[in-house]
Amino acid sequence: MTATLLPTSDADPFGPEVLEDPLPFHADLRDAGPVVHLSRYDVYAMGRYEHVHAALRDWQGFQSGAGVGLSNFRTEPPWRPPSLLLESDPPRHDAPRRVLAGILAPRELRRLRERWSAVADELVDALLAAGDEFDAVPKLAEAFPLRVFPDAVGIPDEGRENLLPYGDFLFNAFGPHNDLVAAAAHRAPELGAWVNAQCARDVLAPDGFGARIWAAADRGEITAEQAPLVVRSLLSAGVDTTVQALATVLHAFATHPEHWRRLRAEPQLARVAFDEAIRWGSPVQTFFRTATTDVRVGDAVIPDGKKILMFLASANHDPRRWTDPEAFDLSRDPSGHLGFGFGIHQCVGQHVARLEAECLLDALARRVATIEIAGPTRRHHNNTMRAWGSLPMRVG
Ligand code: HEM
Ligand SMILES: O=C(O)c1ccc(-c2ccccn2)cc1
Repeated sequence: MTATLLPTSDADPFGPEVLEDPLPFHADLRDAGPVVHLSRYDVYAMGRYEHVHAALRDWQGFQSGAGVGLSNFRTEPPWRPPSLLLESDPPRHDAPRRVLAGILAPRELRRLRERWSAVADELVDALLAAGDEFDAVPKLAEAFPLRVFPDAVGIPDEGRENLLPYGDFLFNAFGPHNDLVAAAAHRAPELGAWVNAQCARDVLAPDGFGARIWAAADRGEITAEQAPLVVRSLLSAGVDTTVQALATVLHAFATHPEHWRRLRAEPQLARVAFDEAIRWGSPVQTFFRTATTDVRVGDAVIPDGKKILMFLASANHDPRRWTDPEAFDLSRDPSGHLGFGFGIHQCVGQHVARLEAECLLDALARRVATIEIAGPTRRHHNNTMRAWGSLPMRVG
């Protein structure tokens, strides 16, 4: 059988044009076929739901252990010790995952709901007391996670301003070494050192997620050497992601007033609204896998060792899977979206993110009848995240 020529493109998915507005690139990618070779980086891109979903399920064929960024750990030293969850394959992945899944399970989070709701109420009350116009990115999307999550992990107060820059650098570092990475590379060693220092047993508060990870090590579920790296996973993955997911859902409601009215009438819709916003906006746009053999996708073959770039955001807008994918629609059932990934690495912190969203949306919906965009919005470019830099908002 003649090998069909793989569609190829010299587009730059990490360049400013695509980072500013990825939707046209995603449409072209889906239309070109199941797999497109991106010649600029010699990687293989997938944009259709069927193939991204299948690759995420096939952790043997598409491994995480060589890194989930462009850099291939088989040939290049990682910039930080690899994550025992994100950048590990079974069996190494299994115990750390089991420990974190137990600590972050919905039933374990119930004890946090009352406190997080109270913090959300207090934050929104103080914000509204100061006026009816504000930038929702610093004042809500960043402020709320930074008020509740570091305390939930149990890290000291000192230095928490390092969390967002660390996450921004980490998510940029999954992409190519472009201007976004170069601009912050000088801070990486200091940010990495600070984050590592927060994972030591003796700095962590006795009742937080961090202490529970160390307690799992005491029980022999993971080793004492692994414990700090598992704590690091929370600090790496648990802040920027929720900040940008909250910004995304606030932007969604501010641009769909009919949905805000519906949420106020039916507060239980907050949960599905958050997942629909994650499908619609996909704060985490992409990440990679590495082929462990010559792997066949459609009638293409991806050679062993090559990187596969998975466009979650494109799969979440694939018309082969979703009706009217570009609509933010509260009546849609968003389950099955790939915004939290899929398979053995699917986001272990998704329930934490959902609880944060419920608390914040509930506090806001009970207090304001309308929210709308009150000025020019600005994107914050990142190689992995679709992020808002500024969302001027007016409430009524
Ligand atoms: C809305 C916010 C969030 C989004 C959109 C998100 C997205 C994702 C995605 C797409 C993955 C899969 C990565 C892969 O397959 O390679 C993932 C994995 C992960 N997430 Fe989240 N995440 C969010 C919040 C969180 C939070 C709050 C935490 C911690 C409390 C967290 C911790 C993790 C960890 C540890 C992994 C690795 C899981 C594994 O490899 O087994 N995430 N996340
Ligand atoms: O275990 C860690 O350190 C870690 C876990 C997850 C992520 C991540 C990567 C891509 C998309 C969403 N989350 C980053 C870091």
